[in-house]
Amino acid sequence: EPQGFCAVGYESDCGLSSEKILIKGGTVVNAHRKEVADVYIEDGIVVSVRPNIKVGDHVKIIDATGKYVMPGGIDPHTHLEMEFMGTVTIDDFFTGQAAALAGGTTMHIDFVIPVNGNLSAGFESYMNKAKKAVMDYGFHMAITKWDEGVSKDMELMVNEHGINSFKFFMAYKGSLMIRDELLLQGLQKCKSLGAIAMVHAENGDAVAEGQKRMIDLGITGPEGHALSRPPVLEGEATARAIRLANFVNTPLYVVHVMSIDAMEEIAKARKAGQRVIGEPVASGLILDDSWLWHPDYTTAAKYVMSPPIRTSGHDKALQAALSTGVLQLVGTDHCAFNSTQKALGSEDFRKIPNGVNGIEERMHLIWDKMVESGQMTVTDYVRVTSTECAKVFNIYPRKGAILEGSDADIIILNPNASFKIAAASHHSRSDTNVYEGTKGKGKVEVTISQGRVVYEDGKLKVTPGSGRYIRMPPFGYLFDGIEKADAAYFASLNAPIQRTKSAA
Ligand SMILES: NC(=O)NCCC(=O)O
Ligand SMILES: [Zn+2]
Ligand SMILES: [Zn+2]
Repeated sequence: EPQGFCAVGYESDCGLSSEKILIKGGTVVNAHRKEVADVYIEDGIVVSVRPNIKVGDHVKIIDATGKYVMPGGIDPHTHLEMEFMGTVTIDDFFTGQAAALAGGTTMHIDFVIPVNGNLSAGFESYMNKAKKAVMDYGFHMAITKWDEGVSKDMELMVNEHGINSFKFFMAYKGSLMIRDELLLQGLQKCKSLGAIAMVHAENGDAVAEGQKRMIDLGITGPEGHALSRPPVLEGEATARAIRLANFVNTPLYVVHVMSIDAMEEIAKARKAGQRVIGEPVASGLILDDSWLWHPDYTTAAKYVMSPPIRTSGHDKALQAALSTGVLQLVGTDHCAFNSTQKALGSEDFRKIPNGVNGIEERMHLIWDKMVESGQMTVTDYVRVTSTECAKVFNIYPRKGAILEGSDADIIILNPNASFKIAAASHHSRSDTNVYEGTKGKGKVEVTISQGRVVYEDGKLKVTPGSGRYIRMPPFGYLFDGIEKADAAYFASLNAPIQRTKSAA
């Protein structure tokens, strides 16, 4: 394991830090405002946020003068210990979450994959994986097939297990992919449950055709992955999902928006008043696809994810969309595989496990690329990395804010310090990092999770099993007033017409 870990059984070395903390003199940043103030934390909760707080003894004092005190990041899109493409992602709920905390993220929402299509079995399996959790987490649920049992189980997930979002894969033909008929049923079911419908929007049939085209042309390397599934296939599926959600009149959340094509469909829908959320991910905002043409296979293969990282230009357009609110919150789609696992596709790009890292790097990359560059304000940074996620998934202001009564999940970022990304020093188990060598301004120096200092002076102090499952209630803000639109729609039908029987 990387240095600086405390695992269960060594609490004495970890010395779970005092539960009373005073953060002094920092600039406290929430999505709605920033202010120079102190923050007093006790028993895992924010007790007060105001200047010049006086405290007694046995309180850990952290001087945050000249630094930003912000809600810990919430990553809406991760895949820890996920069975995928013949292997299992290399980071589990211990290493993936340790990486998150070291990078300033204090909660993530992972995707439960049903077991043979069974949602309950999937939920149980993921609760098991999460036994080693070191920070708070929630679950989305993937829907990979449809029948009455799945429909019933969705009710169970929402009403019993605190899941309020379901993901439909429109790609990965032959494995996770579902077709429009199922998608339509799923959208209607999500609406009835007050659950967010999420889509991986690529046309899976066309992708399969595109892959065959590349193989027939003898293009078997990682570059074939990008060439086989161009932005037009992401744009088509995004538009289709948006229109079906419109037809059902239910909110839609498009995950990992990777292209201008998809982003513009979302922009058009939102301009027309449709409730669509667009989630870019760190890789699509920061990288371009030139790496896939790298002569070294290991280097090229680590950049294979779906939808693919696009040609230069899409990243800048996605940044602009994020800074202007066209896209609303940033995820990572952390789905890491090491170089041995990526080698599964060394003869055929279709076998390269899809996914990249990001759970540790997101907060630093977005700060440097968006705030340091002047594209985004510090309050908007908090909105897109934490608050919006908490609001969409209906756990605000418990999460995503530094307000009295909020959970004490807090980071202290020093804008004058810098970061450097390297596999040699990151906390993921992977031996590669798609941001290898990246440097930037802004450094998370302290991470507080559940009211405890878990990262300070470059050292993690985490305890497996201390993570909590956060239940996310249905009918979040995206559902407010949706029934009024339904009523207006039915009224507009001006039907059925009561016809007199024509005299035959
Ligand atoms: N995105 C990716 O390449 N892997 C993770 C699974 C998914 O989100 O499609
Ligand atoms: Zn996906
Ligand atoms: Zn994903």
